[in-house]
Amino acid sequence: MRTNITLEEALEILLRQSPPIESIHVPLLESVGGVLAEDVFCDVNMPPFDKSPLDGYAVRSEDIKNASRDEPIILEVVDFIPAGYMSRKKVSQNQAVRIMTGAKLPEGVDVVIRFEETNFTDQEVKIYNAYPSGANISRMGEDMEVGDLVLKAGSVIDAPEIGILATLGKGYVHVYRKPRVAILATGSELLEIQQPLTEGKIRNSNSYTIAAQVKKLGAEPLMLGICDDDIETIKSRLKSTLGWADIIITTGGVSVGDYDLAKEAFQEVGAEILFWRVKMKPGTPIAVAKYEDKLIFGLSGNPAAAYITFEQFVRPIIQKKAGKSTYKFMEVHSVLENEFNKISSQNRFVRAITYYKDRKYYTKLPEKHSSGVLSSLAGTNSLLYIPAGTGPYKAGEEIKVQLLNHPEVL
Ligand SMILES: Nc1nc2c(c(=O)[nH]1)N[C@H]1C(S)=C(S)[C@@H](COP(=O)(O)OP(=O)(O)OC[C@H]3O[C@@H](n4cnc5c(N)ncnc54)[C@H](O)[C@@H]3O)O[C@H]1N2
Ligand code: MOO
Repeated sequence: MRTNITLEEALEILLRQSPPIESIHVPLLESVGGVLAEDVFCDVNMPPFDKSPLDGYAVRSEDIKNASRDEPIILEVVDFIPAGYMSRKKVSQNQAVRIMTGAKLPEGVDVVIRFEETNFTDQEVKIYNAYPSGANISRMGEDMEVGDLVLKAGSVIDAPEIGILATLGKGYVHVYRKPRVAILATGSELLEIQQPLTEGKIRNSNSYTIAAQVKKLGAEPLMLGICDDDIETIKSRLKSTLGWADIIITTGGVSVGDYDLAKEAFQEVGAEILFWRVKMKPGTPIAVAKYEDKLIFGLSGNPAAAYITFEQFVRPIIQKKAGKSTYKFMEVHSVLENEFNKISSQNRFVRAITYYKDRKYYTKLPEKHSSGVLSSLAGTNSLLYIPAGTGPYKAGEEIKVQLLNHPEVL
C-alpha cells in the first residue's frame, strides 16, 4: 500500500485504473447529458442542395451587373418556390424566380436578393444593385459534408449535439452507461436526516452532498444510508453493493482513530488498497481500494474535506468511466480579494467565489474554511490552489483557481 503520496501521483494511479464502462444504445433524447461512445460521421450533405437563405428573388448575376438606383434592371418573374418545393424551370436571361428561405435554388440562378431591396409585382421584379455570383446562397454541404467527423466519441451530448444527430437521422445513439455510485456514511455518531437530534449525534449530510455531486455529473447515485463504526456492518454493506456499483464512496473512519475501520473493511471484502493519505489539505486521510474493475473511495468524514476530495479524485474517475475525454477543471489566474495567512506544508485547496469583471477574474474567500465547516461551501464555485510551502497571500495578489463548474477546454 502506498501512503503519503502527492496529488498528482494519486490521480495518475486512479486514472490508470479506470477504463470506460460499456456502452448502451438509447433513444436520441435519452442521451442528453450522456457521453457519446462512437465517432459520428456525416452521411448526408447539409444542406443537401444549394438553397436560399432569404425570402426574395433568385436571379442571374450576369443580368443585373449594370443595375443601379437610377437605372434598375427589370426581370420577368417566371416561378414561385416555397420551401420544400422545387422549380422545374430553368431560369434564362432576364428572368427571376420568387423564392422563400430554405427552398432549393432552381437551375440557372447564382444570386438571391431579399424582398426589401427590390420592387415587385406578380409579373416582374426591379433590381437596384449588382451582386457578385454566389451572393446570398447557402451552398450544399456548407454546414456538414459527407465524410466529415462531426462528433467525436467522448463528447458530452447537449442540445446542439442532439440537433446534429437528429439532422443525420439518428433515432438511437451509442452512449456510455452512467456510472453507478454507491454512497455509505460510516460513523456511530450519525443519524438519518429525518431523525431528531440526540446527544452526541449529528445528521448524515455527507451522503446527500455526495449524491448531489454524483447526480450533477450525470452519474447514478445510490445512498446506502448510515452505518455504525463496526467492521462487520461496514463489510456487509460494502458486499451488498459490490455487484451493482462501479464506484463505492464511504465517508468517515479513514484516519488513525480507534474506530477508523474503513481501510480494514475494504481489505477484508477482498479489495486491494491502492493508497492511503495524500499530501493535501483538506482530506489528507483519503484511502482508495480496487475490487475487480471497481474503485472504493474512503473519504474523510469532515464535510468540506469529503466535498473537496470528491472534486479532486472521484469526479475525474466518474468522468473517465463515463467515457468523457476531459476531466480536468478550467484553471484561471485571478486576483485575490482577501488575504489568506495560513502557511501550509501541504498543497491546500480553499473554497472560493470567483467572478469575472472588466477582463479579469477576482476571487473572494469565505471567512470559515476549516474542513469540518460545511456552511461556507454554499455559493462557492471554485477552489483556490495553494501549493505547499507558499503563502501567506495578500489581498491583490494573483493566484490560481479551479473553476468547479467549467471543464477544461481542449
Ligand atoms: N490523531 C489524528 N487525528 C486526526 C488526524 C490525524 O492525522 N491524526 N487527521 C484529522 C483529519 S485531517 C481528518 S480529515 C479527520 C478525518 O477523519 P475520518 O475520515 O476518520 O472521519 P471521522 O473521524 O469519522 O469524521 C470526521 C468528522 O466528520 C463528521 N462526519 C463524519 N461523517 C459525517 C457525515 N456523514 N455527515 C456529516 N458529518 C460527518 C464526524 O462527526 C467528525 O466530526 O481526522 C482527523 N483526526
Ligand atoms: O485532512 Mo482533514 O480534512 O484537513 O481535516
